[in-house]
Amino acid sequence: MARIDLKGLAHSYFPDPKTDEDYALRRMEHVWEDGGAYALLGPSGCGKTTLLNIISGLLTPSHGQVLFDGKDVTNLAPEERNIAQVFQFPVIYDTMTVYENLAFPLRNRGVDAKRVDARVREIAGMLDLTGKLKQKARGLGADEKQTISLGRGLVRDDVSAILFDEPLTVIDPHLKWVLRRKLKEIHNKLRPTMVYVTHDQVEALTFADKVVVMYGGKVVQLGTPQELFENPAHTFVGYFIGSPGMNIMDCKIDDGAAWVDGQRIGLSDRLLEAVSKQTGKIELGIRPEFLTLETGDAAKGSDGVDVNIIKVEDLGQYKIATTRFGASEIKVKLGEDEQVVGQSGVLRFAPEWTKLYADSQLVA
Ligand SMILES: Nc1ncnc2c1ncn2[C@@H]1O[C@H](COP(=O)(O)OP(=O)(O)OP(=O)(O)O)[C@@H](O)[C@H]1O
Repeated sequence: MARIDLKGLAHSYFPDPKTDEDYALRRMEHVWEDGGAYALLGPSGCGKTTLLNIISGLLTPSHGQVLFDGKDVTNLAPEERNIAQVFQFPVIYDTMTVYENLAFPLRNRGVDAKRVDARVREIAGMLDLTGKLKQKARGLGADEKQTISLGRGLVRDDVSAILFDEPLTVIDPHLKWVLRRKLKEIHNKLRPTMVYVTHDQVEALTFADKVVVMYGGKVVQLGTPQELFENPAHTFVGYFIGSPGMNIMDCKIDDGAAWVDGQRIGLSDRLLEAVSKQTGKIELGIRPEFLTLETGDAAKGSDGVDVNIIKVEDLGQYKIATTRFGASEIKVKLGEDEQVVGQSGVLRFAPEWTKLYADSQLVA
């Protein structure tokens, strides 16, 4: 498997791009480690497929290079890049058995029969296909066919990388959950370099060691699921990752604190110092998990932000309270046993988890 270097990569579908907006992929510089599991995550149109197609060789970038283990592959066709690909819809041979389908990528490269057999059985075992090896693919359902496609993508152990383009789209929700876990297990066991495109954060966060969050043709953050949760580098990451996402509000910095709709929110000295050097639009962000809502007697004399409580949703293992002050609507995650009394309360912001953003970028 290979390390992937993306050097000064950018792509425009226009012949003569002039502004940043003309680029589907804005200039990027990344090193993706050998054996890593990377998810490309972002909303429709953010450039995920464009980037994947450049890595696979379906598309030649307008600028920059793609290197596999230091070798420039930018101008090589997909079949010259030694990669495996799994697409949204099954790519299998209906007239072949499941075994023959799984064996195909190996036989095609002249791998000896003993090795083919061992590898097909190993992958079939991992994907729960062992009992179906002798069946013709024709009679199988869409889920099973796509599982075979995954198997065909995983069966070779000599590829530089395995590229997945939304591979679980056609799979039913329960099996999707199972296959996500299986892919993760397979990755832990075999350590191939995997690149996985998805617009589903749950899929990205379960599958990947590193998530590449894309927005408007740019990689706005590349980090572990924990880094994306704890320290979103961009307001989009805060908002897009998490359920519900980060609360983000316009704020002003004055008198040693942040002010949102006339209410004071304390900040650490480190953050105050860092924000004093910023000139852009300042926003304050905090995840619902890092807010405390006090109501009833507990709220009396409490030092925090006064809020109205709009609603409380009980989601089984936790509750989500929607609160409001001024123009800001703020969500708070509460424990399943936490009681909310009345329709007003006091919100406390944990200073260590209160973030500031200048023109959408994390400050400090
Ligand atoms: N062949 C093309 N010609 C012109 N513009 C294109 C082409 N393919 C994609 N684009 C544009 O490039 C941008 C990025 O598209 P891309 O398909 O890479 O995004 P995506 O994140 O994969 O979206 P989706 O999840 O909907 O597939 C979009 O604005 C899209 O309209």
